[in-house]
Order: sequence, then structure tokens, then C-alpha cells
Amino acid sequence: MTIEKTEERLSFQAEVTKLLDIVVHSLYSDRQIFLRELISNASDACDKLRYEALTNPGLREDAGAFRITLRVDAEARTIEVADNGIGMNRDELIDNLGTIARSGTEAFMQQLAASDRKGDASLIGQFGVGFYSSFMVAERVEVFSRRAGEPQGWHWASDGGGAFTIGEAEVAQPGTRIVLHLREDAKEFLETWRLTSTVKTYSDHIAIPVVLLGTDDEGQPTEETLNAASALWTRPRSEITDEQYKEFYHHVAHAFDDPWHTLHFKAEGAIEYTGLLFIPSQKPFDLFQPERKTHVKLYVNRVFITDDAPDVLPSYLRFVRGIVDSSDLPLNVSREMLQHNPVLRKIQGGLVKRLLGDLKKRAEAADDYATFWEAFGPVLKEGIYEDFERRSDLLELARFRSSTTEGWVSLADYAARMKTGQEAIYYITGDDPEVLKRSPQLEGFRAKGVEVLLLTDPVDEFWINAVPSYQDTPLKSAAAGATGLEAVTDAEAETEAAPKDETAPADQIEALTTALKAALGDAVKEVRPSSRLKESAVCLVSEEGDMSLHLERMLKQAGQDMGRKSTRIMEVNPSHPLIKGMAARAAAGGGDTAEHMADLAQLLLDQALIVEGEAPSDPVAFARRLSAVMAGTV
Ligand SMILES: Nc1ncnc2c1ncn2[C@@H]1O[C@H](COP(=O)(O)OP(=O)(O)OP(=O)(O)O)[C@@H](O)[C@H]1O
Repeated sequence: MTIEKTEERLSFQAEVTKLLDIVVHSLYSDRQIFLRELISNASDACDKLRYEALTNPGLREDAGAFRITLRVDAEARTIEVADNGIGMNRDELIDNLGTIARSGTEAFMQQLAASDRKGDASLIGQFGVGFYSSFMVAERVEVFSRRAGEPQGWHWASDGGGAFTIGEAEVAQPGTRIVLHLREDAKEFLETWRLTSTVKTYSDHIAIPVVLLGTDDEGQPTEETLNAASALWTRPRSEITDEQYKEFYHHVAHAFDDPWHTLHFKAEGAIEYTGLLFIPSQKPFDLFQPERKTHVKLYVNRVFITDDAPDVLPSYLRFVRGIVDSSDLPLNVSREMLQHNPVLRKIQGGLVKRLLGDLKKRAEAADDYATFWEAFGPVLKEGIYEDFERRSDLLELARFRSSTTEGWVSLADYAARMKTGQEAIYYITGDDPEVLKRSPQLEGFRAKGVEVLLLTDPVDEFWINAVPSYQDTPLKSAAAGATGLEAVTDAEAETEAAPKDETAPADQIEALTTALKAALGDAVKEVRPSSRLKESAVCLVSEEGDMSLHLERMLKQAGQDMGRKSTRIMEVNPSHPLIKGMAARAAAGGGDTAEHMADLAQLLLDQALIVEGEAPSDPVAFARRLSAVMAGTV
């Protein structure tokens, strides 16, 4: 192998330099993971070539079976990890090994910056740093690589400082060979037993043989395959340990947490396929990216096809990681053919059924399920809106915060403890459960001890409108339309309740609501007496079927309110002293000048807005009016 003299020296992306500085200087524990990372990359590279060769068989000419080889040179203090996979050309070497494209590493850097725990080794265990972990054990790393289908080989080298060199090199075979020049303090990895046990622990699940090359006492070459070298999912469940599942999950998901749930099965029947799926315990970083991409890898007869097939799982299960392997798809299936493929649709149906079935079982252990729900509930809820067929299963799996109980509540829990005469499951949407709990719209519900579900995920605004009822009980907003609370009887709450507050006479209230509406104009759709207020003077509600206040606010924040006319209704509390006083004056006529009434009306609306978490429409005018009113009282 010759390396040309004309090597170019290039700088790492600034983030890589920072990352390498941490890797080189601060990380001493779990250093053996470098081997897992390099073997994992080598295995991915073989998968990629196997797939490309399906449509371009020339790429695999003369290449023997796929394998990953390890070689140790104790004298030179080097370890080599080589593969006959896809390889990299100059640009790929620069891009892949000189910048950080991986969301995991980026997140690692962000977390590190945020936590100020520089050099915290536990963080690296959580994220992994892929190829760069080589520098945990090596003072210098060389990469010899040749892209399959290209004649030119390349040599990349770095000592983990701010720069690397790259130049042409003669590389006999397509693939990648990584040479680690070990640091003095990492000599332990020159021991064969150390390498062997590390491979067995971390890379046994790799489907390609990992072969240790050596020489025997007579100087003859030896080969020892260190891993089981069969795809993990093809082995019987009884022969796979939790540890092996976990390592496979790390490999396939590029993740470093433990799986919260593992589902391994073989479906037999009209369509045969094997699934090995994992639900992570920690949120992956791309969960809320707009593409909503799913991440299950598709194999056909153990040949990797794609991790980008849109129909393997629906988007609302995009937190699931793992593989599906089917012999009922053609091996030369192109990614385009996978769109709307009937076999794949059936497989998807089977996977969703099993996953939701497993979730249902695990939901029986409430605390354990809560950890899942907190991480992935907002994503799963998208399915209530999108997957009509599974809507009722998903509704059973959904959990909510509630106005009357701590922790998570299911619709079934709620339905079981509804009050006599209560005809709907009530909910309210907003940003913060604690603020929602105290909102004036819920005062009447509190007084009657009626539970209200607090929906605080943005997605709630969408599915809730698509779901009219749960098991024939209507779902109803506590902040829209009439409450229906009159029919609810609650023995406990009734006896404890204070004597009914006297309300202003209906004609006075009517005079007041007419005057307020006249003063406020289009700022509100209607002003009316409230049956839901107990302590507050006013609140805002919407009409049933209209956009909720929270959604209106969300759209406004996203710059999408498009000058829509407000659909808000201002409700006044006929038993509140302020409203009673105003109503009496409004009915008497001439009690308040039009100007004064306008100020009071605006102040009422502004305070209702503030309670909703919004700013008054004109803060300066608000302050002026408030001061004027206060001046009247001092
Ligand atoms: N042996 C290899 N053959 C071909 N390409 C490789 C090889 N090793 C690394 N690469 C390329 O370099 C990229 C960066 O590797 P790195 O290990 O840093 O991150 P990753 O593989 O994307 O993520 P992770 O290590 O978490 O699996 C890979 O995505 C791949 O494109």
C-alpha cells in the first residue's frame, strides 16, 4: 500500500475539534466501546454495499463474502479494523470523518455545553461518538478507504488535534481499513483475550463475521471468527439474552439508552416476516422534526434494503426502532416500489397490531407505563387523529392530566367515576396543566366536583375535534358552548356548597351584556351570562364547533391568525358583586357614561385575556384605564 506524498491538510469542523478534545483528554472509562463503534460502522458499510449491488452487480465483482477483520500488531502497537463494504471516496471521507452530521453527536455536544459537565464520561455512554471514539485509545488514526466502483483509494489520518490529512493512496480492494496507533495507556487492547471478549460482549449480534487474523507459532496465518455471525433476529428468542437484545438495539437504533420494550416475533401465514422492534426509554432527538420519519430498517431475506421505507410503520410510531425482515418482498425491490406496496401495508398492519397489543399489556403497570407515556404519548396521540381504524385502541392507550387527580388518567378511569347526571367527558386545552387547573372556566366544574381532563400537547387540538365521543359518551370542551352542569348532582359537593349566591335579575344582566357587546364591538362574538363562573367576574369561552381559545392563540403565535374575526365569547358572572353593580347601573340607564362603560368593558376583556395567558390588546391603554378606575377608589 503506497501513500502519495501530496497529502492535503484540512481542519476539522469546529464542533469536531471540541468533541475530540473531550474524547482525547477526559474519557477513560468504557474505552472498549471504540471497537463496538468501528465494527458497527463496518457492518453498516457492508449492508450498504450489499444493497447497492442489487441494482449494480458490478460493484461486488471479485469481492469475497462480506466480513470484518481485526488484526493486532503488538510491536507496532496497532489494531486494524477492516471491512469490504461500500468504502468512502475523498469527499465522503472529508464529510463523514471531518464534520458532525449525526443528530446524536450534535445533541451530545449541546448537552455537554448546557450541563457544563465537561469531560463527563457518563454522557458519552449515553450518546456514543461513533468513529471519533477511536481517539479514546489511539494517539493517531489512519483510514485507508476505496469507494466500491471507483478506482482511486484514499488515505486519511489524524492525531485528534484540530486537523487531518487526506491524500491519494493505493488501496487494493474496495472497503475501509482503519489503523489505530494505540496510546501507551491503551496497550491492554493488544491482548487477544481483551479484543475477543469485547467483540463477544458488544458485537455478537452483528450478522457479518468478525474475524481475528493472526499467526500461529509456526508463523502460519490463523483466522478466528469471534461473533455468532448470524442475524440476531433469525435466532430463537430463547437463545438471545437481554444483553444481546440491548446491544443489537444500540447498533440498529444508533442509540445508547436501554430499550423500554422489546418485541421479537415471527409472523407466519399469508405473508411471512420477522420483526425485532424496540421502544426506547429516552426520546430520540428527531422526534418532532417536521418529516416525522419512521426508523424501522427493512430487510428482505436478511439483506438490508432501506431504513427509509415510508410504509413500514405509520408516523405516529416513529419512536419505534428495529428491523423487519420478510421473504415475501422481491429482493430487488426499489425504494420507489415500496411506496403503497400491498405486502408492506399488510406487514405494517401486523406490526401496529402487535405493538399496540404490547402497549396495552404494559399499560396495566401504571407507573412503568407513565414513563413511556411521558416520552412518547404526544406522538402516539397523532394516531388518534390519523388512524381511524385504530382510533379506539389508541384512545384506550391515551393518558391525560386531570383537574381532580394527580398523575395520569385514562378515559376508562374517567368514565368510571363520572357524577350522576354528568353526560359528557369534559376537557380543556391549554399550555400548562397547573394554570389550566385554576382557570375560571373550570370554577363551576370545581364546585360540582366534576373532573376535567387537561390537554396540554399541541396535537390535542387536532385529534380532539375528530373524536366526538368515547364509548358513546360525548367529549366536550369545558370552555365551549353551554356546560350542561345543571344536570349534574353531586351529593358531597352540594351539601358542602355555600348557599347559592344571589344573582342579578335577568333583565339587568341583559341590559349589561347588551351594553358590553356594544362597547366591545367585534373584539368578542357575544357577551352572555355564565353558568360556569363562581369566583371570577368574567371569562372567555368559545362556541361549540368553533376554534378553541388555545388553538386561536397557537395560530396567532405561529403568525397564522390571518386577521380572522374573533370567535371568543365573553361570559359574565351574574353573582359577582362587580357584575351585579354594573348590571344594576346599566338597567337604570345613564349610570355610566358611554365612555366609562367602554373603559370598564375593555378592562373586563383585558383581565379575561390576562387569565388566558395573553397580553391585553393595548397594554398602554390597559394601564391608563386601570389607573383611572383605581383613582376613583382612593
Ligand atoms: N467503515 C466504514 N465504511 C464506510 N463508511 C464509514 C465507515 N465508518 C464510518 N463511515 C461513514 O462515516 C460516518 C460517520 O461515522 P460515525 O461512526 O462517526 O457516525 P455514524 O456511524 O453515523 O453513527 P454511529 O457511530 O452512532 O452509528 C458514517 O455515517 C458513515 O457514512
